[in-house]
Amino acid sequence: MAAVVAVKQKEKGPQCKLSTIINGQFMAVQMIGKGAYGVVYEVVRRNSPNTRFACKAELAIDHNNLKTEWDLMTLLKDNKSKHNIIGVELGSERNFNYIVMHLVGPSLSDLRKTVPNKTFTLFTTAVCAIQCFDSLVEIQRIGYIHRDVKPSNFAIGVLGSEEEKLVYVLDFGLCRNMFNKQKELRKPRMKAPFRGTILYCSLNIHQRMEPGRHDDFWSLLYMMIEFHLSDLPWENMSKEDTKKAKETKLDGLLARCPPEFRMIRCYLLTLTYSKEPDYVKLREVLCQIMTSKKFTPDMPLDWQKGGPCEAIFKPQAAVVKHKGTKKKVSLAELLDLPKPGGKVYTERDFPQPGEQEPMRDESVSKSDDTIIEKEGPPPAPKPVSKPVPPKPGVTMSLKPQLAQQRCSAEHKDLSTPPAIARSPIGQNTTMKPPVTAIPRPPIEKHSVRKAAPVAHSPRKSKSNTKVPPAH
Ligand SMILES: Nc1ncnc2c1ncn2[C@@H]1O[C@H](COP(=O)(O)OP(=O)(O)OP(=O)(O)O)[C@@H](O)[C@H]1O
Repeated sequence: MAAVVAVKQKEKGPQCKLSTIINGQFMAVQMIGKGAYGVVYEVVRRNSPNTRFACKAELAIDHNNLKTEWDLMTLLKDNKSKHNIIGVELGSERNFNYIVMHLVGPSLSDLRKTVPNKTFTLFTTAVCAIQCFDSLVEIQRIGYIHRDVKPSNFAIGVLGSEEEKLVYVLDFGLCRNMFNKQKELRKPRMKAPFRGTILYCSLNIHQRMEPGRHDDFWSLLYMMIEFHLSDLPWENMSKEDTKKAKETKLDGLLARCPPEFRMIRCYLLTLTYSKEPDYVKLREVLCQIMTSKKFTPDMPLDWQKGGPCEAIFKPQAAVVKHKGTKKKVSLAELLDLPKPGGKVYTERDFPQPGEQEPMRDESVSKSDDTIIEKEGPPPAPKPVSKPVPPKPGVTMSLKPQLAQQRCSAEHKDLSTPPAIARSPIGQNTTMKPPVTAIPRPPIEKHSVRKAAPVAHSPRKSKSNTKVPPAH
């Protein structure tokens, strides 16, 4: 096995020495990013080095979370999803599990932070919102909720390619199946462990209510506000302060947004865990942002040629050959806007906050633990090849020690009742299960899954603290 490339991570923190051949076939050429639990590399196939893919790798000591991701990617593909990244290979190598998948472009988070004032035009905001919504509906239609909806979990296709208009959804690490084997909606737990990213999670999640389909859309609404107005005011606040700010500042924020944003908020307030969202209605309101302003799908997005930020973004398609859609991507088809003359919603069509209290779901499950255990991490990892310590010079930069911490934290989570994960993190970190004993970076900007957060920090300081999947 040849050690090939050595790319060093520029920033301080977790060492990310990279020089690896994956399954004898793929060669890592550079690190794209680092999440709370894994690393994503750009890789090439050795026998056709001109075509690039992405490879997401996680330590195999933990349960094989990537298998869950893979299964969802496959399911979505079988269901003809338009916004799903195509998986190429799931495997295990040395001490890590990996997925090789089609390479996409920058995330919506990276894009927004790059444009002036860190805001998208309303046209780009609306186009992204509709596509993000559609991608979440695709996931919900196959029975799952995403639970970690945030701009860094959506990406466009490679810049300069046909897919630069297409939004992909990433990272199914926190997805949860909403239905049992009898295809019935699972009973909500009385108190659900915190899972998600503080900056974008709904108030229901702050209150430890069972995450439902509507919670994915609350996060989408926060994303839209951020796209339109720039950073959310609760960025970098503590979890408690974030909750308060979401309660007190939302009215003020929405007052500066188009009326459709407020209609979505009012509609979401009427939903509960067990109530299926009216997807058609929600989509119509989103599309109305476009139609009311006479936006048309032939307009350029902020990063496209002819768009307001054209000069900032370098097309990559010519230099990075990647596997992707061969055919033309039509924004008109993707958006499928309602024909003129259809229903026009006004704010009066929706009960105002306070006018209608959401119904509480009554039939909660009496036991938190039952569901957590059932849903807990899949059985012990079954790496294709037995994990062995990485050889010098052939290293994926995931630290076994960290993974052990994460592993023990997961077990702890399963054996103890859900507790509040007290972390010194800001809001951008995805929250995982309770992790009291595990050292964390002061401001973790990743999603949190079930396991303890690993001690590495993101490639760039992200404001999206994830909490590990509490399932
Ligand atoms: N197929 C892909 N092609 C190109 N870039 C990708 C691909 N998949 C993921 N990425 C990028 O890799 C980075 C890390 O992704 P990952 O989902 O592991 O972590 P994250 O979402 O950033 O953090 P967290 O784990 O906390 O949610 C992100 O910037 C994402 O845009």
